Amino acid sequence: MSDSLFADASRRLERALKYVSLSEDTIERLKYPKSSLIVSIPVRMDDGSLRIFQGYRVRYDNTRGPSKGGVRYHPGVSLDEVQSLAFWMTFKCAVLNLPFGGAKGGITLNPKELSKLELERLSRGYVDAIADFIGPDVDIPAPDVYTNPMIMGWMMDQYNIIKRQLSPAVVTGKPVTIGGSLGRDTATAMGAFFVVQTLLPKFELNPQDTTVAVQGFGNAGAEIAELLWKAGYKVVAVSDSQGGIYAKQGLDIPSIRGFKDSNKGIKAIYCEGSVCNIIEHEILTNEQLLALDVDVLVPAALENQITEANVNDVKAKFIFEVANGPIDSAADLVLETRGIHVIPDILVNAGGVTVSYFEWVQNRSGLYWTLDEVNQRLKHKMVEETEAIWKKSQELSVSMRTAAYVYGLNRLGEAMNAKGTRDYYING
Ligand SMILES: NC(=O)C1=CN([C@@H]2O[C@H](COP(=O)(O)OP(=O)(O)OC[C@H]3O[C@@H](n4cnc5c(N)ncnc54)[C@H](O)[C@@H]3O)[C@@H](O)[C@H]2O)C=CC1
Ligand SMILES: O=C(O)CCC(=O)C(=O)O
Repeated sequence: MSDSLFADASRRLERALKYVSLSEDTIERLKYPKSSLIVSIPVRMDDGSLRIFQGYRVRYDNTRGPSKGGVRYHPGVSLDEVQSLAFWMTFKCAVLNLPFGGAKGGITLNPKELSKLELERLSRGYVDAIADFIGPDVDIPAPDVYTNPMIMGWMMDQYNIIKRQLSPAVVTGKPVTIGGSLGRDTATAMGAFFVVQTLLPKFELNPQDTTVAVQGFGNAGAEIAELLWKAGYKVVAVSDSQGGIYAKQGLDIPSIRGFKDSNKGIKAIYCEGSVCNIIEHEILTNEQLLALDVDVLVPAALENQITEANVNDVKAKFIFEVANGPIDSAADLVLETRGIHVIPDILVNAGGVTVSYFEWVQNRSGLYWTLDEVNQRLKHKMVEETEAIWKKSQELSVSMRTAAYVYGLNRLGEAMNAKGTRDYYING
């Protein structure tokens, strides 16, 4: 892929446009982010030196409500990436019918190189820099790659210090003890699990006969691997940034998770109580994992993992995109021609933002829900929207991705129309 991630992401929109009747104005407005902020964040390091980090917050669209989206800490973060992620958030929130627009943030760094105190100073510095850009009715950050509830707690606290008021709803994905929602930590994977459970039976695939490979073993990847394992699917391969493991007979996901939590790496182990043994397995690269002959492939790491360069190696029958943007637009067309079913990110991973919405509602009402209530509501939303997009894809004879964009576009178009022409902007 030679052009920008955003140019590539926009192609998905172009493919869906011929199935909707939107005004030229609406289409034009959806091609550009509403606003983008680039900030420099000075951080006093533990050794006394000063380092400046580059951060971003892009608000793509807020027609349907305050903009919403996570914050990523990763060496690959750039304006192009954050803008693409904010674009996907816009469609994701519309697809799930959440009263939010789309945004995303990020800081370019390797968080593994910072101490906990340095990370806290960085996170508070980021909020200092973007405080006028966010707010419970304006734009609401949340976790994404290499950020977590602890970091969200610092961000909320810093915002409250700046504004001199308690505003828990300014950030979601916080620790439960300071207003986080039960179930937000597992929500992305749980949402994806409901999508899998809704769609696979339509192809007469049952868990016992279905093999799965999962790329990425973080918040989303490890949890979906475990949910699928618990439901009886045979999870034969998992990986993280260091590479992966494969065992034909299936992996014991809780044992592997337990090992990763204490040793920061993945090992093919099976534990019974405190006794753990290494099982027969192969070591895989991430490239090899993507090419495994499995029924279901779950990319749950980063963008552009399946491109023109490796798309012909993919042998899976179904790909559930838990990561944002793991397949580029050229590879998408090849997969479609080859009859491989791709279930898109803007539906599959929407469980995270859906429970973020529940957290925001709970913060604003002051009434907190049980885990069971959260998961029941999540299930209802995920199943309802999955069925609707499935129906749309059948009606139009298009891929699930195009159907999801059509669905989101119609909701965005309706909301833009309902707000009027806004010609006063054009006329000055
Ligand atoms: N956390 C959330 O609520 C949501 C996350 N997502 C998406 O899910 C994906 C994963 O996010 P999280 O699990 O939250 O992040 P995380 O930071 O918890 O985990 C990321 C995982 O990916 C692995 N990884 C990093 N680079 C890799 C590579 N090149 N190859 C294979 N594995 C690699 C890491 O080792 C780690 O296991 C991202 O695309 C994110 O945008 C989507 C919706 C919500
Ligand atoms: O929970 C949220 O608000 C956003 C999660 C997110 O960043 C995503 O869905 O990609």
